[in-house]
Amino acid sequence: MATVDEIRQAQRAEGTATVLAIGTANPSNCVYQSTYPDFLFRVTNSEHKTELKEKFQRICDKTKIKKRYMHLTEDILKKNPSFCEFRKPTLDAKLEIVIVEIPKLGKEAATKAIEEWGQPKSKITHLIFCTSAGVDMPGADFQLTNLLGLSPDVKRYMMYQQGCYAGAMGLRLAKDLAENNKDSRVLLVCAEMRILSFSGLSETHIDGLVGQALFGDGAAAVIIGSDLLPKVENPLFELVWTAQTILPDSGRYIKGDLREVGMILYLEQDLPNLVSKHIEKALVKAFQPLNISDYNSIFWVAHPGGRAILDKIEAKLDLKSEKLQASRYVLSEYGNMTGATVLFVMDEMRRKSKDEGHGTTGEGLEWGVLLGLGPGITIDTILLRSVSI
Ligand SMILES: CC(=O)CC(=O)SCCNC(=O)CCNC(=O)[C@H](O)C(C)(C)COP(=O)(O)OP(=O)(O)OC[C@H]1O[C@@H](n2cnc3c(N)ncnc32)[C@H](O)[C@@H]1OP(=O)(O)O
Repeated sequence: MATVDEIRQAQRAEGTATVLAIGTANPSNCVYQSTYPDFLFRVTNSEHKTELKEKFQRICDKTKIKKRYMHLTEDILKKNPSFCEFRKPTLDAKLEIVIVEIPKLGKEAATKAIEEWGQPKSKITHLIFCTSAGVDMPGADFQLTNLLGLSPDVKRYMMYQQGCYAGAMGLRLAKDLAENNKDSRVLLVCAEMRILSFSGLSETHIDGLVGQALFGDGAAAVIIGSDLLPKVENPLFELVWTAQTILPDSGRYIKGDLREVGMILYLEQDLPNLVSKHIEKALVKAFQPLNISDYNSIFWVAHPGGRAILDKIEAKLDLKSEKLQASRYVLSEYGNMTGATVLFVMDEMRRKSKDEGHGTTGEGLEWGVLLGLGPGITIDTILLRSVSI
């Protein structure tokens, strides 16, 4: 008769959780930052607020975002004029949109990831769905299972309202699942749309204006597993070690209140300084066991919360300008897509490494860090190991 320990051991995987495929998707409506102040102030009937518009223009210019993708088109705004007023009760109408659109955008990204993985979707054993756009029962995980035609027996985890650390948190959970469940294959999907926080403009809520300049829509999907099928499954990055921490006295720095008006976002101006002040502590925990203290010797997959956050991290750690290039590229091409963003950066890292002829998926380096950052302030750290290309 088998012992409890033997039964437990038989359920565990042997190897390290590994990223096997990544897919991304965005709505087709592309919005250029250079014309966004004109657009936003026109559709919200705010043209007369000239000082506010000038301030918004200054903020937009300083984001270093070139373009973003948004489900909300002028047509949709015309059908929902109250979205363009400041703090009107719009939650019901906004939820009606995201509850349908979020699983659909997630499906697009997941389909690409499954295609890259090249295995039948019946082999997906676990689904983690993260979004800060909406709440519903059954949730977006249930809708996506049906849309994708996954097995009804897939084990689902629905993570709502994690904000921007959702991508990193999802990878952390996927690692725990993949390493603790033999032969499991985990599909992680982060799909985000900034509809809940869209609002008319007011001088009384400038951090809301910062949000209007930063956020975009996008979805990313990642497949994670341990004990790869040799010559069938292709590794991209190993998820070696994970951690999460709450920065001291940080509760008010990134905050979202879900109310009848939608999601009211609060972003403290001093946020980039607080993050940079504590960043090294998170890195030391990850890299001390490897005797690595030169953070220019690793590759970086950092959530680009905003240009100033990247600048402050770069300055604090004395990083060479190319180190955060994948993060800056994603910020510039897509804006801040909340939890999905860091997964876009991981996708960009492996793509860029291949295109530039590096020997590994991490710009030719072996070790790297994936950094998530979100409400709390919460920081998620993942120690990544690249693979040979
Ligand atoms: C949602 C999640 O879970 C996780 C997230 O990622 S949350 C998003 C996190 N990101 C941020 O909070 C943005 C970080 N900030 C930045 O990247 C930059 O500050 C920025 C691009 C917004 C502006 O660039 P900057 O170099 O700081 O320019 P700066 O001239 O100081 O600011 C421009 C204007 O915005 C104002 N401003 C900047 N940040 C502000 C804030 N958080 N709240 C209110 N006003 C702000 C400044 O006062 C300034 O106003 P004036 O021009 O009238 O003086």
